[in-house]
Amino acid sequence: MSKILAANFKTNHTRASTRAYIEALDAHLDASGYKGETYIFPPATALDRFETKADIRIGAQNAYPTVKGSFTGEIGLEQLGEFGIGTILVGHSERRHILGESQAFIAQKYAWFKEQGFTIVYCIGEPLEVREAGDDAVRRYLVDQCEGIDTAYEKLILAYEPVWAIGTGRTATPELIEQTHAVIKRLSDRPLLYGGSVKPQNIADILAVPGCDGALIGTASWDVESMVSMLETAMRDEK
Ligand SMILES: O=C[C@H](O)COP(=O)(O)O
Repeated sequence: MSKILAANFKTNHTRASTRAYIEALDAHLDASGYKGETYIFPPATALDRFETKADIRIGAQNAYPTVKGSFTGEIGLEQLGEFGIGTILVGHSERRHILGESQAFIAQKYAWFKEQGFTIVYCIGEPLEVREAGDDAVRRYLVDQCEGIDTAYEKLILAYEPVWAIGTGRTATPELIEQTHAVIKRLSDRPLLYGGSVKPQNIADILAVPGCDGALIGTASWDVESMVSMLETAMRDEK
């Protein structure tokens, strides 16, 4: 099965640079005949309709569970609908730990976007102190992060992102990814991505981990050449 690669731009790229990125990526993927699913999550200000030849899907990094209303600073279904956006990231660790989203709110958001038929990339992952507390603590933490989440939803893609590996350059070892993915696979049979300092130098090893269906990439995805290189690795290793 083709791997799923997803690029999370976080608070990077403008409307103009996002368009240039997607055009360059599309040209590469189209020329190489790449058939895998590729997701791009630009910042909200760069959401748009992009006509692409390759299978590039645009998603929102975040939105409020509403059609529209009084939620200052947020966007809702009306704003996403303008650009035909039907994919959203929910539960990213930066929204949990920096923006303070609770599991109850995340579950509410998940249920609402599920109701709208969105593809949901749902992120879970433990902070360092939980990892250091041992395997049982990690398992309990991940189970708690699935509380209130329909893990059988057919348009769910899970992403395991250990917080200590995000943006730190410290990647989980293939053994640890395999072991943790096995725990998560017992909670859901949906595709499961790994995220946390994935880059061109390590993506082959990560995609080769049993139970790893792809990668959610932050930092190393922001440069289109780097993203193309990771997609080429995914494609080469499928053959
Ligand atoms: O959504 C992506 C993850 O937070 C990983 O970010 P990173 O590749 O910069 O570690």
